[in-house]
Amino acid sequence: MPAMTSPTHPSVLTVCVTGAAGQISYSLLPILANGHVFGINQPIALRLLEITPALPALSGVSMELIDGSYPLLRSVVETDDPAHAFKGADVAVLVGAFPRKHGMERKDLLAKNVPIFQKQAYALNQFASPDVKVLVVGNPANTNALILSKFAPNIPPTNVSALTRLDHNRALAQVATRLDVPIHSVDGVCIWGNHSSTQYPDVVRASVHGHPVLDKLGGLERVAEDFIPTIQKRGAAIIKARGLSSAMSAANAIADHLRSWICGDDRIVSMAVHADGSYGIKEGVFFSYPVRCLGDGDYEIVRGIDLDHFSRKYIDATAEELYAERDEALSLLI
Ligand SMILES: NC(=O)c1ccc[n+]([C@@H]2O[C@H](COP(=O)([O-])OP(=O)(O)OC[C@H]3O[C@@H](n4cnc5c(N)ncnc54)[C@H](O)[C@@H]3O)[C@@H](O)[C@H]2O)c1
Ligand SMILES: O=C(O)C[C@H](O)C(=O)O
Repeated sequence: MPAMTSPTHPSVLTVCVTGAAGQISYSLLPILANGHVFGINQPIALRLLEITPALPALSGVSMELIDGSYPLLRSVVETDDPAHAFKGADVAVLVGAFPRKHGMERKDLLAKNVPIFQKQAYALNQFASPDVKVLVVGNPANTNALILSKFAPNIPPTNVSALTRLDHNRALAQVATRLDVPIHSVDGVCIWGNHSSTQYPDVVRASVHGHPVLDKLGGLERVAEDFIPTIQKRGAAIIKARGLSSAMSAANAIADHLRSWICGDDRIVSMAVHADGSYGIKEGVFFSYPVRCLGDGDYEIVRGIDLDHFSRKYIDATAEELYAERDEALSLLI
């Protein structure tokens, strides 16, 4: 990855976004172009991938990017060819996939979306920068990341992650709202497991200005009845209300995830990453953990959390769902 900290002449960072004419990308691309993710000294080159029928719409998005007159935006490539899109990519944001509709679970998208990630894996493996960082957003994001990683053996699994920062942000916002405190005062929240309705938004160690707040949230029983299902079902609630899945908040979460991952973060955040056996999760699935982002794309899973019985039950349930999704996804590809 090019050095991103030099204040003088950092090299251009090549960022590929798939599904670039879709609704998430429409909110995401300006945030990438204006320097709010990779820094206000970091020039970027955007490579935008779409399916062929969406190329006319993509050319409109590209015109708008040019008209935005972003000083850091050095070039925009539009293409329907993954090999061209991923050429030299330092960062790849894989948004392009079908969204779920009202009444569906995200795993109902496996049959449609998994083949997209298998195909893109081959192209990334061959054409991206050897140190490319890949963020999978398209659902079911954890299992798509697993497929991507499996079929892109040149990319270290630790360079692939899936988005659960949206759930993390939702959890922060719900704690802040319930306790009527500013978001930035809330800490110690994290998301375990799958970006699905089995995810475990953990507030056992939540704090406000360093003071534990589990009791103020009503204790474990109340959290189980109200807080946890609110976060687990938030995506579905937005689809029901909007008729479309979340886009503005998803784009914001992608920006947060990339900024933390690539540039580093003092706070503990949530990312779905390649499980290495931590907390008893079987190696290979992409599992959301509390992570520390160390800068330049390095992260570590937070170790040593003493999980109580309440948390363990949720974590085991979401892990079981991921093992089943993995098996289903792999069977679809045989
Ligand atoms: N992980 C998360 O937190 C999270 C949050 C929100 C949405 N999502 C998921 O992100 C995905 C995109 O959502 P959206 O609202 O932007 O959908 P959208 O339908 O508005 O846009 C998706 C775009 O992807 C394109 N696309 C489809 N197949 C492609 C391919 N093979 N290569 C390149 N582009 C392709 C489509 O043409 C479309 O323009 C969905 O799967 C959605 O469920 C994930
Ligand atoms: O819920 C969805 O299908 C979209 C997205 O994953 C979300 O959490 O909003």
